[in-house]
Amino acid sequence: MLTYAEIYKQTQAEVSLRQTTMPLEELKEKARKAPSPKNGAAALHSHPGFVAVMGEIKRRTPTAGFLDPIEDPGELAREYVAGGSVAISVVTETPNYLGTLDDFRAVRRAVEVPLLRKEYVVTPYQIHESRALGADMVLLMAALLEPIVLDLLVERTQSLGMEALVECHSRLEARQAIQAGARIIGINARDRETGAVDRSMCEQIIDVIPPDITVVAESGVRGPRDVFDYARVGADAVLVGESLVRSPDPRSLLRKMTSAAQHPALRPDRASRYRHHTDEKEGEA
Ligand SMILES: O=C(O)c1ccccc1NCC(=O)[C@H](O)[C@H](O)COP(=O)(O)O
Repeated sequence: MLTYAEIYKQTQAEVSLRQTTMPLEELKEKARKAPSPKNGAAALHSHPGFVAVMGEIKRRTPTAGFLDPIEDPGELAREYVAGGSVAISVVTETPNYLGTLDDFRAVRRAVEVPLLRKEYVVTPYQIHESRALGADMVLLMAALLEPIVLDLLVERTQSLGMEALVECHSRLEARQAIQAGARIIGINARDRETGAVDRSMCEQIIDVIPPDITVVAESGVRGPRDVFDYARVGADAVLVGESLVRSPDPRSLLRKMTSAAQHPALRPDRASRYRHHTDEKEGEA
């Protein structure tokens, strides 16, 4: 797997190439003409006290390899919505996930729910590009970006009416996301370097995040039980990719997940979990 520094460099080179065919000013004009963004944070927070499910569309992953050809991403997106997915994450990154900008366009045409563009975003160009595609949310990875760049990209995303979903893997990164003004924070259970999943990550981090910020638990959700467990620790939403893409019937798997997500035994109270960590050392991860 590439290091963050390599991803950063590679993405910048790809973006520079795209910029030669679509200059930034032209892209900004397209973004201005795109339909208004939908409220992704509200959708992900639409089951207060319970948990919402966001399905992800991707053909491949670095850890599992090839998953499915997904010949019609729009049709898969319709299945997700029919199963209760409140929003959809569309991976557009090509080298590792075999996603494309055309996948995003196809999903945008097919469904009305808010869409997250999932990509290694490192420059403002990609934010305008996301808006021009009709995105409502953009993924930003705290581990990939210097805090000052993260601040700038969150600001740019929100100034275009979208939400940034800032992904973190530690308490320190969660605090950087809060500092940057993120209104949606993703806690990713998967270690990017080893691919190993630690589902306790959400519980380890969530208490540093104020309850008015939407928390999305990401990665390794295999079925309704995992959704229930993430709901129990206070996540507002879960992001589910691989198990849905591999499923012969994603609609019915999603229905099972969404009903587990609204189990009557669930009433987690984020407000009482949240602690102001003024006593924590700055360097703590
Ligand atoms: O999915 C991977 O193999 C992967 C490997 C290394 C870094 C990141 C990776 N995935 C990124 C993600 O955020 C997941 O696509 C997302 O959380 C959904 O997870 P899953 O349901 O396990 O597909």
